[in-house]
Amino acid sequence: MIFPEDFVWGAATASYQIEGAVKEDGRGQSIWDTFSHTPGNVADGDTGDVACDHYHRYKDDIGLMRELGLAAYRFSIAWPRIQPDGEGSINPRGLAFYDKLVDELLAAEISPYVTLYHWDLPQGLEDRGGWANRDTAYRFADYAQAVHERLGDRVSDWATLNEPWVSAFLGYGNGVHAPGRRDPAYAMRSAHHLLLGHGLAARRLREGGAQRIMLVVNSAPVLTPAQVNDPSAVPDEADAAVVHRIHALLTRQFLDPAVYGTYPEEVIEAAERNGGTGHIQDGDLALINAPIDLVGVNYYNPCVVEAGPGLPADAAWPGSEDVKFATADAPTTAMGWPIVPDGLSRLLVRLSQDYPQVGLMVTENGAAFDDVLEHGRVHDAQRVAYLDGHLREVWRAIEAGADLRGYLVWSLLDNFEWAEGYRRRFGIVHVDYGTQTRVPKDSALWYRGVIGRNGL
Ligand SMILES: OC[C@@H]1[C@@H](O)[C@H](O)[C@@H](O)c2[nH]c(CCc3ccccc3)c[n+]21
Repeated sequence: MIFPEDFVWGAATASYQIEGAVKEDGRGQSIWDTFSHTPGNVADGDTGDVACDHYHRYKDDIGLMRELGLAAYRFSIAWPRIQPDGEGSINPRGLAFYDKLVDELLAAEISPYVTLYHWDLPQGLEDRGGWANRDTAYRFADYAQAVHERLGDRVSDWATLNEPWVSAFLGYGNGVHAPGRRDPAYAMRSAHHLLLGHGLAARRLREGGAQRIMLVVNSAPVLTPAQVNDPSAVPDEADAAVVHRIHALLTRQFLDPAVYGTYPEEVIEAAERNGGTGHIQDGDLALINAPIDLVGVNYYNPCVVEAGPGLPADAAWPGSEDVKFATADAPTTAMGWPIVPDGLSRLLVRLSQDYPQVGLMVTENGAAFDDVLEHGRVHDAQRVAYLDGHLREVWRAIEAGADLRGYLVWSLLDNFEWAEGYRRRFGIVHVDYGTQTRVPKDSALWYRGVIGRNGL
C-alpha cells in the first residue's frame, strides 16, 4: 500500500502535555495548572509541572523527529506563555520559545503544524467566565493574530482549536477536564463561543496571509454494537435516533457551523433544554463560517451507542440523555477504548462525503498500551499492530476518494495524559520521567520504515 506522493507523515503533541517549565520565562497559569493541582482531579496527583521537560529539551526532541524521518510535527502553543493573563501585552520570552522551536524544526526540514489552542486556557480568562463568556472568543482571536504576526512567515499550517467538543463538554459539561465545571448551559455556551473564537481567529489568520487553516475535531463513526462488526446491520428506530443525535452533537455541532454556517437542529434542541439559545447572536454563524482549508480528524475508536437509560449524573453532558454508551465486541487499549480500525475509513469516507469542500488530515491517531522498557527497548507490538491496522484504513479511505492530506501519530512522546496523568503512555517514544531519557519504541522504528517507504 503506497500512499500519494505528497502525503504528509508526522507526529503530534500538545503544550501542557509535554513542555513542563510552567513558571518559566513569564508563563502565566492555565486552567490545567489549576485543575491538576486540585486534589482528586488527576490520577496519582500528577501535574504538568515538569512533564517531558520539552521546554528545555526541544532541540534533542527535534533531533529524534529528524531521525524518525518525520515530515511534519504538530504542536500547540501555550496561550499563557504568550499572554500570561489571557489578554493585553505579549510576553516576549514566551513567544521567543516558539520562535526558536519553529526555526529548529525548519533547520531539521520538518514542517511545523501549529495548534493555537489545545486546552490550556489562561486562568485569568477562566476567572472572567472562560469559554462560557463570549468575550473569550475575541481574546482568542487577538492571541491568534499576535502569534501569526510573529510566526506566519515560517508556519503555513494553522489549527485554531483542538477538539472544541472536549473543551466544552468535558471542561464545562461533566467536569472531568479543566476547568472542572458541571453546568450543561455553560457547556452549550462554551461550545458556541469556542466556535466563534475559531471563526474570528480564522479570519485574522487569513487576513494575515495564513496558507492553510484547519479546525481539529475529535470524531468517530457513531455505531450500534451490531454495526461495529457488521456495517450492514440495521438498527431499530430507537437506536437509529440515538445514533443520529450523537453524531449531530459530537461531530456536526462543530463541522456544520464551520463549513456550512448552520447548526444541526439537535444542537438547538440541546441548547433549548439547557439554558436556552440566548447566547447565539445574529451573525454568529456567518462569523463561525470562515473559509477553512482542512478538517483535522482525531480518531481513536468508534462511538458505540444504543438507546438506554442515559449517563450517570457525574458523566452526563447535554444530549447524552437516553443514550447507553455500549462496549464493542473488540479488543481494547489500555484506555479501555475498543480497537476498530475500519472505524477510521468509515469515518473518513463519511466526512469526505458530508464536507467535500475541505481536505482531511488525520491529526491524531494512536493508542496507549502498558509498555515495558527492558534492556533499552520497548517491544510495543500491540501499538505497531494498532497503527498498521489504522494506516491500512487511511489508505482504503484514499482509495475510496477521500482527500486525505496526511497522518500524524498521537503521540511522539509519552506525556501527561490529562485526567489519567502519566499512567497512560501514547508515545512512539518512551519517556522515563525520572531521568527524562527518551527511548524510541519498536513502533517508532516501524513508523520510520513506513515513512521511508511512503506506505505499508
Ligand atoms: O487521549 C489521547 C489524546 C490526548 O492526549 C490529546 O491531547 C487529545 O487531543 C485527544 N483527544 C482524544 C479523543 C477524545 C478524548 C479526549 C480526551 C479524553 C478522552 C477522549 C484522544 N486524545
